[in-house]
Amino acid sequence: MLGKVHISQELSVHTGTMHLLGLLGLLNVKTVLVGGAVFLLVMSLLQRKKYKLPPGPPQLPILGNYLEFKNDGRFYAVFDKLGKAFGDIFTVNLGFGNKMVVLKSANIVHEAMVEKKEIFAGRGAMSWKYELFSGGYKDIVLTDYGPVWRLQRQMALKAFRTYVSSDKLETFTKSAFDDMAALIEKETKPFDIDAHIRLLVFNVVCRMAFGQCYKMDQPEFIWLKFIVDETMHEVFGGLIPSDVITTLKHLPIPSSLLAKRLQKNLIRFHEVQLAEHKKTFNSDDVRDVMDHLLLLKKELTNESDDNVKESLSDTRILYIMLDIFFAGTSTTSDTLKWMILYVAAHPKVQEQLHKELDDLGKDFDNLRHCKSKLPYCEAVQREVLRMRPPAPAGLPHQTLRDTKLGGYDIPKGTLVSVNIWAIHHDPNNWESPEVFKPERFLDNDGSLKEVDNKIWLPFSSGKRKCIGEGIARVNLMMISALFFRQFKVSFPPGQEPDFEPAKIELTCTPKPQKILVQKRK
Ligand code: HEM
Repeated sequence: MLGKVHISQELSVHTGTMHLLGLLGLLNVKTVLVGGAVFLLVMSLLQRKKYKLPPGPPQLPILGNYLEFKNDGRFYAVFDKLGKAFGDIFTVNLGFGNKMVVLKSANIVHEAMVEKKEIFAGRGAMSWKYELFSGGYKDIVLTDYGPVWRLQRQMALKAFRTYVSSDKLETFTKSAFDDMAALIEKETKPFDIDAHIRLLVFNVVCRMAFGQCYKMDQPEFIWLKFIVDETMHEVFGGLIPSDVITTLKHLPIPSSLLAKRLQKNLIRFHEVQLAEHKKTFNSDDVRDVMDHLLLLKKELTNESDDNVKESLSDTRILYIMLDIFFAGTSTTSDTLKWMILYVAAHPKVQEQLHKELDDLGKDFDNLRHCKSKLPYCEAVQREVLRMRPPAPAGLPHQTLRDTKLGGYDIPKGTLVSVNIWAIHHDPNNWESPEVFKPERFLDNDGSLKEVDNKIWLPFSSGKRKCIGEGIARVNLMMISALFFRQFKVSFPPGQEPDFEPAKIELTCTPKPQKILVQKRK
């Protein structure tokens, strides 16, 4: 009995202590949260006093505008919604004090990215998942402005240019296209063309990057497609908790664990490619971009400058490959899928495309050099990139010093996002911007107008402009010419096209939908 009392007394003392500790724990969390909120508020008021910052929509305490981003992962769409009441420039709060200045007019973007390009060229620390997938900012896309980024960018551009100017790109694109066309010909009913287009683009881009080429049912291709899909939807589909509170990355939260697992898989895959390339490297037979980078690295072995050495370290080469893999495949395949959907919904555009391609005759043998003979194809490509830019909110830049923009102060270290979508859909820039009209890029005699890069900027502008533009444009031109010469596309009777992009954070991807593809006579 006594023993029982003793135990129950001990238990109650123990439970009391637990409660006290629990309460203290709660108090601590509360104190930290309230303290944090007060700190952020005071800092924000002090900053507002010191600077004349761009205005912005109302925000919740601590959460800022986070819930808007949680409801719709698409940055460009949330920017559009939140920025309606403000002018060309406004501030949003992604949550927990993570602020971003959004630019949404052609003039203000030109002022920032072109006239003040040196100031707006930074990238800075973005949210946790970007840090994770760039190996702690070791790639080109996310590395901050500086000598290593500049050298890394120059090396990659050199490798891209050498590859594009060889005959390899056209030969491989045609062979990859033939494989895909053979699969399409087997489809007798309406189907979703996503897997076919992605196989084709993977084969063109992965062959260029590290010499790999796949079959549709090959386990490695199915695995890669799965990993990319998971990464795009589950990690880059919208803000995850560790993006907002970075310390959460250390906790076993499912979204953070998944992101780490996917990143590990992708790095392992690229490490295997790099090891194979090093084993079989021959400087007299440079096979792909990875070989080009290894050759440049070899030429620089005696270089004493540490920045030069770092720009082509094995880790940096790996992450350049990951850049090509991510930045190069989904952007190109999304553009092709939108093109097929828009052309299927506009029979007159399709007729005109077919006519131009039929008239090309023997020049098809030298497709890479045919751009000037295919003005209508080029106009269709430009209009698709205008209507559905693959990176509609670009990638956030960071200011490298205090500056002014549109009459407001922009302190050093501010994250700045360009809403490319808003500029491409602004009635001040485009007549009937919601209408798909390739002719807007043509003169009355059918020749191409000079493009106005202030209002057409799918590849962004300034110092961080896309380095894959040249490759992407040649690939898009060759693939679309091969596709529409051979096929006619339409929607099944009674099915409406869906042009609303899927809810993914930084890309503009069509939702799955079936189309009918028929071989032309
Ligand atoms: C239709 C295709 C593509 C579009 C629309 C596109 C668009 C973009 C955009 C908007 C940016 C952000 C620029 C900025 O920060 O202001 C970017 C950056 C970048 N893109 Fe692309 N891209 C495409 C294809 C490619 C391809 C094929 C590659 C590589 C083979 C590539 C590699 C890169 C890289 C490395 C960057 C980072 C540049 C830097 O930060 O210095 N892109 N792209």
